Amino acid sequence: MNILEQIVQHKRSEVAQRRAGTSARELEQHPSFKRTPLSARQAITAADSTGIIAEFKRKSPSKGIINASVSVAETTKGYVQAGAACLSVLTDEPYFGGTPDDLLAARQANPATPILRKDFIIDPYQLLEAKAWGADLILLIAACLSPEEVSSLSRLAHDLGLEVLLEVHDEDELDRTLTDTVDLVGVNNRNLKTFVTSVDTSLRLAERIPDTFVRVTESGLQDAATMLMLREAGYQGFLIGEAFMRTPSPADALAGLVADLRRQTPSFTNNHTL
Ligand SMILES: O=C(O)c1ccccc1NCC(=O)[C@H](O)[C@H](O)COP(=O)(O)O
Repeated sequence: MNILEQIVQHKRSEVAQRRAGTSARELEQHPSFKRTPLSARQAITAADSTGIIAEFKRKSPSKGIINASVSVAETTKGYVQAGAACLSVLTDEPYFGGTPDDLLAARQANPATPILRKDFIIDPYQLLEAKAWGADLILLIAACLSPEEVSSLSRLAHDLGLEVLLEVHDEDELDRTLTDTVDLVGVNNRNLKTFVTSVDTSLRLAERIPDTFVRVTESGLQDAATMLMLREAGYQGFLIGEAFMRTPSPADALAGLVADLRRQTPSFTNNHTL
């Protein structure tokens, strides 16, 4: 079993347990359920956007503990002040050290910034959770879903007002699952068998993703030159976690990267006020 299969196996029992503890009806009564979600698509493609989706990630299967000491509210607020277009908050506990409370805290601290619920979505119940916890955007990972599941989950997400980021690792996953009910397509540069990241994956797949979708490149990103090369290839969104979180001040690390981007291409964020 690869790591994704292990995570998904665990997720099935976790979802069953959660559903037994909190009914769908109770989730629908949560105050956040009435909130109108923000558009990540708009935030990432705005003329003055850095396109950076800054991730709050305490640990990972590939790296173990990355940062167990920083606060989610302070870090995500700092990310936004430093120029993040969007936030990504892990809610998976066993493998990534995230919690629903992290998402709720990030929401409260950042009322005007779109937030991705970063988790392994396999069940419609998790979309109700995402909405109740204040997410604007959900992730669907092609490697663990059938094309029918991608379609039905993305339609339900839209019914709830949530946008959908479909994540693929290769041509086969993209061709098999891409549907016009997703909003953004993320290419994950991390090979889940070896954990090695290579931006060649994003470069290879860029042209295969129609222009109607916002292209997002994910994992292993850490320098301005690589991001500019990926932007030239058609990527507007950049999902970055570890490069920020492994430092004592993740927001300062993001600010440094934005400064490098501006130095190398003044037009990258030319209207962005830091
Ligand atoms: O990060 C991992 O080790 C990992 C392992 C198995 C499945 C998913 C994994 N990561 C999820 C992600 O997509 C990343 O957190 C995200 O793209 C940010 O990547 P990075 O900038 O390399 O932290």
